[in-house]
Amino acid sequence: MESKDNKEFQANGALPSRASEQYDLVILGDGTGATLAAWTFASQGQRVAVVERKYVGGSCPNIACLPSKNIIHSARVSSYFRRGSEFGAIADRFHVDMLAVRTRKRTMVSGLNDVYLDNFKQNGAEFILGSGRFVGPKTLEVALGDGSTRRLRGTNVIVSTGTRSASNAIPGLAEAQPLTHIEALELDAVPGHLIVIGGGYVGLELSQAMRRFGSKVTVVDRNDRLLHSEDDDVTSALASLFMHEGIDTILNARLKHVSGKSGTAVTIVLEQGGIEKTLVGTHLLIAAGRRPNTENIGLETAGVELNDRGYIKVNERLETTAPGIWAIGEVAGTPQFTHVSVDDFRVVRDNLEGGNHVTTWRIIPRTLFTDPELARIGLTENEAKAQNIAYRLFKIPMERVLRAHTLSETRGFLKALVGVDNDLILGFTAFAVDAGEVMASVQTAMIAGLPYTALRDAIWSHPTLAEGLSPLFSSAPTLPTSS
Ligand SMILES: Cc1cc2nc3c(=O)[nH]c(=O)nc-3n(C[C@H](O)[C@H](O)[C@H](O)COP(=O)(O)OP(=O)(O)OC[C@H]3O[C@@H](n4cnc5c(N)ncnc54)[C@H](O)[C@@H]3O)c2cc1C
Ligand SMILES: NC(=O)c1ccc[n+]([C@@H]2O[C@H](COP(=O)([O-])OP(=O)(O)OC[C@H]3O[C@@H](n4cnc5c(N)ncnc54)[C@H](O)[C@@H]3O)[C@@H](O)[C@H]2O)c1
Repeated sequence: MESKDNKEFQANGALPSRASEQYDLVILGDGTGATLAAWTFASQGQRVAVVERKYVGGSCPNIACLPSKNIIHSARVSSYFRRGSEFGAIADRFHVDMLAVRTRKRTMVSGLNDVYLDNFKQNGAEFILGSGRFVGPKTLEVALGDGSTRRLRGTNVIVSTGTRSASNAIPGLAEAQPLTHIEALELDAVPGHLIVIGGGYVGLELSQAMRRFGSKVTVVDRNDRLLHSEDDDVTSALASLFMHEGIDTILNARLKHVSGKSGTAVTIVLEQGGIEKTLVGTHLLIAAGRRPNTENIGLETAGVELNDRGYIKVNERLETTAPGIWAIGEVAGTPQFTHVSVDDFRVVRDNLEGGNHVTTWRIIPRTLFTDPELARIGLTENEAKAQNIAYRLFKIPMERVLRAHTLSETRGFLKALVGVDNDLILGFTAFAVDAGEVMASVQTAMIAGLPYTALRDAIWSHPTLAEGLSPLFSSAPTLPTSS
């Protein structure tokens, strides 16, 4: 259904100045939670428009989670090929074809795009491909590809413009045209030597994948450990994994300058422990964190304030400082995971429907898709100690899990923090093959408020990885002291 204003626009080619098309809900940026909001409210008969400059469905299905996990899976297959003789499957002339790797990924992405566009059509939400910015309270101007503009006003507006790869102010870095995850997921050849700046989620997942395709890889991080905020046993396990895979890591590094161009030859000069080092590679990937997409979109014109980190200031109901304007996902400072953007949608949906849903006290699981994976939910030991929370620690090596033996992947461990005054599970971490799937069982128990003994005494299907929860919770707990 089109408004009178919209018809006017189509007939004249341009809107009369200040005329706005009126919607119940206008969304700027098609992030995951925002997409769900569009489909949900449109399917209820509301007039909804989504303004998105490039990616139907936002980053996750196009340039982030799903394409990266697709490529990571191809890398896992490569790793199995390399280990073929161990499994009795000999591939004499094995080689990696990055064009085929990329084609598989692109096919998945374009298939998902079709599904998303079809959902827009089915639900009646309007998907507008263009760049949006606020020109007044609850009013956006959209620059369309053909050079024309539209002006949209929403009774409610949701901002979900996400974040982008942060670029550090290191001399020569911009000129070196480093890859971000976007270009790294589009490579058509295996890099000779990939230097990765940043040992966080993006850096670790892509480093291992590229190494498994056959690239030499060096990860450089400014901290003293990879994924530095995790517990010591986790960071040690990651360090061993990377060493075993043949990935070099340079920690405590201070980047001084970069020269050359990623894709041909690139040189990095860094300082480590007072000693200057030079690193030469063929490609450079920057994976040094994220920056919010809050600049140049007229937020100030709409009365939407930012916090001191440049993210949109929201309350626990995800309301911004401007009445009727909400924010969802990473741009709102939400933990940077798709499933949390999804939960932001639930919060805003319920509040728009008159409820009072807040973001506080969410238990957020996370999975790092290295192989083995790192999955965790609830408290880490570091967090429990910092908060002076006493706990019983249950921990077993993956050698205790029979399924791991059948897979020839016994690296890692399972560990759980359980209260001392009750049997509730406070936190769970698995560094294990397919750890994310095992975590889901523990998460369910935590949501249900089940005692750990329920997992200990469950009859698990044999041999599954979840079966490992029985030996985990049957092991003798230790009582680490809080610091
Ligand atoms: C490489 C990588 C891998 C990841 N893997 C995982 C994973 O496995 N699991 C997980 O849970 N999370 C993962 N994440 C994080 C996850 O991608 C995000 O948390 C998730 O996509 C949620 O983002 P969002 O909803 O905040 O917004 P996004 O999905 O980033 O959407 C924001 C959208 O706004 C658009 N936009 C911005 N400005 C404008 C404008 N002015 N006009 C119009 N449109 C605009 C952008 O084009 C973009 O499409 C990964 C991230 C990266 C970088
Ligand atoms: N599997 C997943 O769920 C998944 C995968 C990828 C990304 N993500 C999300 O996206 C977020 C962003 O990922 P990311 O890896 O870009 O950021 P990150 O914050 O996870 O890691 C960035 C790393 O770069 C390092 N760094 C920053 N500047 C540096 C410098 N100048 N020199 C050396 N090292 C430097 C930091 O110390 C840090 O270790 C993650 O935190 C996560 O929430 C999730």
